[in-house]
Amino acid sequence: METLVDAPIKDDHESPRWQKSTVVFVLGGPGSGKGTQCANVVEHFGYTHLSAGDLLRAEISSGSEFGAMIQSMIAEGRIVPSEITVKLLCEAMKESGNDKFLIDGFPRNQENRIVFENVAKIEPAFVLFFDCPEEELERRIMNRNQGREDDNIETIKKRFKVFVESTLPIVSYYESKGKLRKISAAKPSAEVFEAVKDLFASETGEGEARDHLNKKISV
Ligand SMILES: Nc1ncnc2c1ncn2[C@@H]1O[C@H](COP(=O)(O)OP(=O)(O)O)[C@@H](O)[C@H]1O
Ligand SMILES: Nc1ccn([C@@H]2O[C@H](COP(=O)(O)OP(=O)(O)O)[C@@H](O)[C@H]2O)c(=O)n1
Ligand SMILES: [Mg+2]
Repeated sequence: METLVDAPIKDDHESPRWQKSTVVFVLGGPGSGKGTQCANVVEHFGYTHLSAGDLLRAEISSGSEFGAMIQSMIAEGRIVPSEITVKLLCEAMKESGNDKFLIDGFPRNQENRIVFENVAKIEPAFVLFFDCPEEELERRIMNRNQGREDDNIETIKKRFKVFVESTLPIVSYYESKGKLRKISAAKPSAEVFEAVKDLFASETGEGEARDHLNKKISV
């Protein structure tokens, strides 16, 4: 029989623990360095990195009933229906046990944003935007070498168009709400991270990076 000791911790409030998390959305054109910089933030600030694109690719590999549809949409550079992506993100948040998340490559359009708001009921603390000229994005993607089906010149052009038409309006939306933090991403990766690090230190409290590192050293 379940005793009080091993019973799951009950939440006194209405929303479960994961819905009280801190969320930072990470946006930028394809190839702007979202994944690269998120890995650095995880290391220094203890966030959990959730890439919407990685979750969708994992869903294809898992043999999901939606796999074929997701695969064909990614191959065309189109945005997968938000119900699927939001479900994958919320499940990953629940499973992680962490309470701070970098959500990379999301929201990519207004539908993504609205469905997330309605389902997760979480507003981002702020939105990081990596700004980079298209020629540089194209160069980086063509050199990425991760074997991605959508990293070819024809699909890249389609992804740029989707970025301008669907994602830039989201960037403007968060700018109008005072939530946008824009960082120039055209510099070498280490220099971009200096700006990212300063931003996270000032947004989340000066000592947080140091505290996280101390915790890692002491265990
Ligand atoms: N600041 C940078 N300068 C040059 N190359 C970079 C930089 N940041 C990332 N890259 C490289 O560019 C490619 C795209 O980076 P990635 O982090 O996958 O971007 P995104 O997730 O935004 O598509 C990768 O091969 C990565 O190693
Ligand atoms: N919110 C999202 C994120 C990605 N995707 C799909 O996944 C593809 C790859 O996204 P990604 O974030 O991994 O790509 P990069 O910007 O990292 O190059 C996109 O072009 C979309 O087809 C989506 O439909 N919805
Ligand atoms: Mg990425």
